[in-house]
Amino acid sequence: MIQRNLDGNSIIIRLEMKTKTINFGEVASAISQAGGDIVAIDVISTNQDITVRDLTVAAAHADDNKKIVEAVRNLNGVSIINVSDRTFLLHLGGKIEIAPKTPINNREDLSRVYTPDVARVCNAIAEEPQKAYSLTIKRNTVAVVSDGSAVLGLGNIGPRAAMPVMEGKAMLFKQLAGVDAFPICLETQDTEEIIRTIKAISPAFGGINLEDISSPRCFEIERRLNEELDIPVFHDDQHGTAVVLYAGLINALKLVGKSIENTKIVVCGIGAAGVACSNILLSAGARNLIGVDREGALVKTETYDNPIWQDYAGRTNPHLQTGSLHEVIKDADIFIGLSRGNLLTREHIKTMAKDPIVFAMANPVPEIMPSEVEDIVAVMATGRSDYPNQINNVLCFPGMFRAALDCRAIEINEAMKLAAATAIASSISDEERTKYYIIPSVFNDRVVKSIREKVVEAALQTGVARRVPRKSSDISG
Ligand SMILES: NC(=O)C1=CN([C@@H]2O[C@H](COP(=O)(O)OP(=O)(O)OC[C@H]3O[C@@H](n4cnc5c(N)ncnc54)[C@H](O)[C@@H]3O)[C@@H](O)[C@H]2O)C=CC1
Ligand SMILES: CC(=O)C(=O)O
Ligand SMILES: [Mg+2]
Repeated sequence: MIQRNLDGNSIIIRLEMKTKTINFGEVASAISQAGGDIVAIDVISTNQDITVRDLTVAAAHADDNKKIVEAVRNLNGVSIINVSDRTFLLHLGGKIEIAPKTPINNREDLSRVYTPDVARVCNAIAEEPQKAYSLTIKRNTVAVVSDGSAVLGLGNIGPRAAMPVMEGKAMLFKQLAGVDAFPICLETQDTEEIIRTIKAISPAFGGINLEDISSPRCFEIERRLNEELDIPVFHDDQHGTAVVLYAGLINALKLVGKSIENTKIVVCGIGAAGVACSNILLSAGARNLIGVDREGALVKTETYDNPIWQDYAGRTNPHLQTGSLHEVIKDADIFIGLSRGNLLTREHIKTMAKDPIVFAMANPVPEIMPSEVEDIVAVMATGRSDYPNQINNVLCFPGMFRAALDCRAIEINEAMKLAAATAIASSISDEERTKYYIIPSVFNDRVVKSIREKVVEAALQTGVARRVPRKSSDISG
């Protein structure tokens, strides 16, 4: 099943047609032959000889856009005035803004929000620093911090190029959970400098969401910040992904009637997400889990420069399997991809055990596209929003931080992560569960509420909450 990605791969072509030379049917057929679907037509102006139209055209793949434009350009009697990419249009000037909660209409307002009256509020916080939670944005604000070193699966593209992703995360925090999130991309990839900088900016924030920081530095950065700050620090690519992956797997295993203890699991890409996903599966009972990175399966008989891999190899791969991904995937019940796109073919999936579960989660291009294998897998999931079963940390981080902020948790611990996974998995009922529906949609409004409720409960039970929040229906912070 190929899906048209109306948001990701659509363009608007403004064209001028000489109506005596060409008719619209010819234009439509050229677009269709080049791989495009016309999803909207707007007539901009028209007279007896010439008509100007905006055609919104969706393609299955972004690469087709060029072909479509060329096909239209080659038509006799058509000239292209402009081509706009809807995704770029949406990013013009950035995707978020800061807006005041109250207007400043007169001098009295001015002296309250600003000097001189604001000084009384400042002094109150100076006397009692915890008042920052009630008198500033701290209680509802999270910093989304990246150094641009592992942005999606695009690699080390730097802090400026990372900003669109962080702005997107900030939008999702606000829309889904009412959390104010601020994107911060740092011009440094030095572990100590990142730690120092985040600590220095932390007074304004109620939590820190680390994003797209490559491994192994991300482990040390998160560990140290958790030790040294009294607000929750959560590396989304590790724990957000692990929570959602586990939720999806709970439901996928129910569908195929297998138990996690008795399955062979291959995790490809032992970086930030791969390590955390493996950890959550091991704590859920997985016994035969094999990690694979660029040089093949990680095995404890080898010596690795990366201490994280050494530790990982010591805890996994009990049958000491060696070899490439293509070798170890044989007979696997579950494949979990957190590496990069296009590493597998249909032939590799055919070597897996009966009813294979394939979670190809590299972004933006998965390890294998669903369209290549959906007829031979029991369950297929990707990190993308244009296919069914989107396993993406966006299902976790809004609700997780909503909960952590509301109960003023000092950290986000394992119990809170497991609670979030269970909340996500159980938002799909037994009757609703199918191979195309193992994980709820981001737009399912029960998800954030349910995560919030279960995670607050877990935080209170494990003693990391500093406050009992109001009811779950109140997500105002
Ligand atoms: N769906 C989701 O929610 C999420 C998806 N991801 C995706 O997972 C991937 C990894 O992300 P991170 O763990 O943050 O990055 P990372 O840089 O920490 O880890 C990537 C790992 O993949 C390995 N790798 C690269 N090419 C490989 C190959 N050909 N064979 C085997 N291993 C290979 C690297 O050596 C590295 O260990 C990215 O594509 C990212 O977009 C990450 C987080 C969330
Ligand atoms: C989804 C996400 O956080 C990533 O691909 O990095
Ligand atoms: Mg990420």
